[in-house]
Amino acid sequence: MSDMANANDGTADVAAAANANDGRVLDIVTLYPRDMNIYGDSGNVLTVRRRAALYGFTPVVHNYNQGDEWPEHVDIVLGGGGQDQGQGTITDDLFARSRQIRALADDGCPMLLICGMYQLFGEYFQTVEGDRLPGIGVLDLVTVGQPVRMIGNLVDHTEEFGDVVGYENHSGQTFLRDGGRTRPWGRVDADGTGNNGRDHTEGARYNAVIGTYLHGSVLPKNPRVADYLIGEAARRRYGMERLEPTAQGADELRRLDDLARRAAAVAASRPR
Ligand SMILES: NC(=O)CC[C@H](N)C(=O)O
Repeated sequence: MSDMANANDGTADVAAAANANDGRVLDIVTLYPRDMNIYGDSGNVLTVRRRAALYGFTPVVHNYNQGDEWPEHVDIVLGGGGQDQGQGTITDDLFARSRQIRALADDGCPMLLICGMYQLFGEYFQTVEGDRLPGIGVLDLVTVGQPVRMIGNLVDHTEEFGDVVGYENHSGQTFLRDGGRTRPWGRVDADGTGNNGRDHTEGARYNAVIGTYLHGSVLPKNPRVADYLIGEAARRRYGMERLEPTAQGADELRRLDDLARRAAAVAASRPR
């Protein structure tokens, strides 16, 4: 029974990690999990935590909700999607944290923001009812709700990671500002809508920040994106140039990568 528990929660890997990597801590902040976590986005947190342990780190997850204390160290920021209402609930607190978050983004802290949180990392999200929720301006983009929701599995062709597979479900159309420091993360084919259903872009990139509409959850199906976040965190905090699995971690990573490949292939074969 304890073996089972260990296999599931990563504890065994943390213990093994002590040999390979001194169990160096990675502090992972998950933004507003109470109000911003739909379509399985919490799977991103589990994936980063698990893979960080398999690479020999001691991952510490900080669930940050409104009014909580901001953690002393921040190595990775993860944020999920939410209903318009959930987004409305957290905007004041997010705004109060905006200077800290912008400073982290400028400093190269890796972040992954999905859908509703992606929108709020832009300049604003105007809901379909016309209410304008202010964003924190990490990304140079604006989002405007429209009556027809954009829903379905989606393949995002990115230059950095190849094809990234996920699931989109949003009313907001996102437009990147011309000439800003933010660039699209990838491109979608004609059968996927991505940022806005018009210009075939999907998501946004600035420094080590990735914003995307892909739920699913996206990281279990696309582990190289998880490894990118962990790798950037390890570089920024510890000056490490590359990730090295623990002795036990290597086999488990291979098994997880194989599962991910198969899950991504199934999702990609069922576009809408
Ligand atoms: N899935 C989401 O996070 C939805 C975000 C936002 N409420 C929209 O519909 O555009």
